[in-house]
Amino acid sequence: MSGFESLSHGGQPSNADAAPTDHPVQATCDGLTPEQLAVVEHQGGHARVAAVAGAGKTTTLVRRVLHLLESGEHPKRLLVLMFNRAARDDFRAKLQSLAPPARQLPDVRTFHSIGHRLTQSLTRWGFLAPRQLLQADWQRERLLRQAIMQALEAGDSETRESALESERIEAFGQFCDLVKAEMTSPAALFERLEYAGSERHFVDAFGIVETMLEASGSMTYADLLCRPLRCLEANPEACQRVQGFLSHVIVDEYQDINEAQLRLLKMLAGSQARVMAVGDANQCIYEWRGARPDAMLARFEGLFGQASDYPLSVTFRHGHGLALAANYAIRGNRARRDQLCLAAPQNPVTRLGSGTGAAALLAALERWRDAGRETGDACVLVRSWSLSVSVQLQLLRAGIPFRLAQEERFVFRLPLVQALAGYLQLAREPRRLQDPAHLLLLFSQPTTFVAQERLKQLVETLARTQTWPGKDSVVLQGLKPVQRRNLKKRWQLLCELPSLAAWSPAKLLEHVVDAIDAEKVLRRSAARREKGDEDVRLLDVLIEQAGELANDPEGFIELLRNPVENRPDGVLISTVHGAKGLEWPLVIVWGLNEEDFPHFSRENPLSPERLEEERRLYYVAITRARERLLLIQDGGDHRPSRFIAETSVEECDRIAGALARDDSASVAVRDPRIVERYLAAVGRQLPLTVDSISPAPAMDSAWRVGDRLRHANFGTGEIVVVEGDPANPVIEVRFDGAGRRRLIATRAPLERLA
Ligand SMILES: Nc1ncnc2c1ncn2[C@@H]1O[C@H](COP(=O)(O)OP(=O)(O)OP(=O)(O)O)[C@@H](O)[C@H]1O
Repeated sequence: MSGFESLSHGGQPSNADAAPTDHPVQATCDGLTPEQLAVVEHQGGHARVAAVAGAGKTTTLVRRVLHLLESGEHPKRLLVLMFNRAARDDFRAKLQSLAPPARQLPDVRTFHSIGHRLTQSLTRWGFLAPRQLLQADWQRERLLRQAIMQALEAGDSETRESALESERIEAFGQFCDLVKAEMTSPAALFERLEYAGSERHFVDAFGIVETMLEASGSMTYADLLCRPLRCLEANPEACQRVQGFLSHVIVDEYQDINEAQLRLLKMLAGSQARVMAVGDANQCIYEWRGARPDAMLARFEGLFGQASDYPLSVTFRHGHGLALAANYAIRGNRARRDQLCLAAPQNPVTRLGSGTGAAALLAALERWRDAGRETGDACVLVRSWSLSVSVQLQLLRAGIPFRLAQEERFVFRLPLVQALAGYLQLAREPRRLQDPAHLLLLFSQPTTFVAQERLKQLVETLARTQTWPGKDSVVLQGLKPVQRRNLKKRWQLLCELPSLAAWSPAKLLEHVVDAIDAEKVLRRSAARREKGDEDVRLLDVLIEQAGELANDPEGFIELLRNPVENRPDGVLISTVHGAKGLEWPLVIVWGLNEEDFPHFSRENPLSPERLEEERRLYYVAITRARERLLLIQDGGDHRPSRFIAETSVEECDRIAGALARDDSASVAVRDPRIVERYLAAVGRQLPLTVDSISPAPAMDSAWRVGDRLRHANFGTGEIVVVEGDPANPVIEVRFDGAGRRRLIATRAPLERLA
């Protein structure tokens, strides 16, 4: 899609077109905004509702259901589909509380529960063979394990054993689910997601899982959708039996539904039911689970035909400052609607700021506490868990209590961190060379690609003898030469460490990482590129943190090993994915640096589509805040994220301040078009001038990944990375004859090639 797509398809006008007197933020007499009321009273065919974050979707949809019932629709002809159980329970509870007593209510379900019911019906009617659902995790894991063993039967035992490590089994389980969610073939998915060559067995193992499920008459959760769907798509007779009962289907969080869910919805709706799809294409962040921002856009009409479009533009979560910042933040994306997010007048004032490093993080939390606010009302959001390690260590050092959205992500529970702490400890306590458990940890992390059983035998011997075994030793038998070499190298490093005890922890860690080629090993052992990136970033974060505690190596080791627990009153640390649908009075987004957020690396460059995906994730992150939002970059060598400049928080804060004071003084803004549109939509006025000192950042770099070019000295090549300020980007080019080079695009002697 190119350019912004207009909202008007015969439905209600978008806020861009709204007459100045018809402000979307005005409440009608029954407490709904005019936009919400339009959704409630929608008549006619299909509808798409584009709701900004915090738009009161549940309130609106509950009122829509009640309106349909009052208009005489039978509850059995209505179906409401929610994304997960929590949302379903929330919706049911609100519906029950607002419905007149004894009113029969429609079905509110998740996609999985609909799939379950369809499976039961199709089985009863003889279209599907009966199967038992594998409910327990261990049942599923056993199945995956057996399939991997069978797929790798002909290979060597080391390969098999490492393929059976829990992380890799989990990756295989996700692969199987995704094949079914995307309704694709295992080979096509493997290619599309660029799995590592070491996971090539996934494709065959998928087939084995399917055969085993069939032979044992069992199925997984993913089958609850894809089995009935396949059956209905192949059997017109079965289809006839399930269609025609529904007149309305309402689907929430539509932007995150996958291909199987989309097609199942199409089947259920048939040609009679009117579909109301509610969601926000800007918050589509589950592409790795098969969701596509396009589902709310062109794909909807492709599947269902014409639809009326309704905006829900008013947020009840935060103030004008953040609403403006959100509009600035997302405007660089092309795959979206032209829709502004507007703050309701009664919302809290939201203060915005940006800062650098741990000092900014700790100062913000201290100010929050000094103002008498609870730390439990604060949330630190990170793009990936590896970035949470520096936050955890900083909070531990400052004595600020915290809790993690996933407890297994505590620093002291991460095997790689524990191993690195173990290397440091060995340098200080040479007697640990005689401790088999300690040696096993250091031989396992980062992996030496040798089975645990073999390693156990080897470390027992090493701990006892303290010398590398002779080449005929039983503990080395059966190992490939490369494995022997790697193990011996690791042992030599361990023996060397005590002599380096005087080195600083950061220098020592850098030495360990170099000596075992940790970056390469971590990337090689990861099933997906993202996992490799994440592990490598974790190494960086730890070395940076070690640098900060240069004078206190003991303190650093202790910090890494500190067995902390979730403190219910503590600051929450979560990934942005985990924060979806939630909100907090104080939100701090940590790690806003190029490469971290937006995330990219040499191995995983940022295509225009991936940049838009990252920007949506950033949009979700900032729109979680109610009263205060703080954007933090690391400082040091890391360049600040382009998203910080794109968001213009200081300017948005100034405008919000002027609106709160009802000022008549003019405000300098970078892009008056957005601000003027915003003010008109909320029915406010403010004299604006153009900020000529810091003009709006260019949203779109003229250089794109994949472009071919010629350099006066290096010859022809292809751009693999574009980063930094879009007006003056740094590009990385893979030259056909001169390798990879980083260049400042505007200064290098470059010529574009067609
Ligand atoms: N028209 C309105 N006027 C005032 N407050 C409203 C209105 N509509 C919704 N709200 C408030 O907004 C908050 C969020 O509403 P609700 O629970 O319906 O939304 P949600 O579905 O959880 O949020 P989201 O839109 O982010 O998915 C609630 O406190 C609700 O009372």
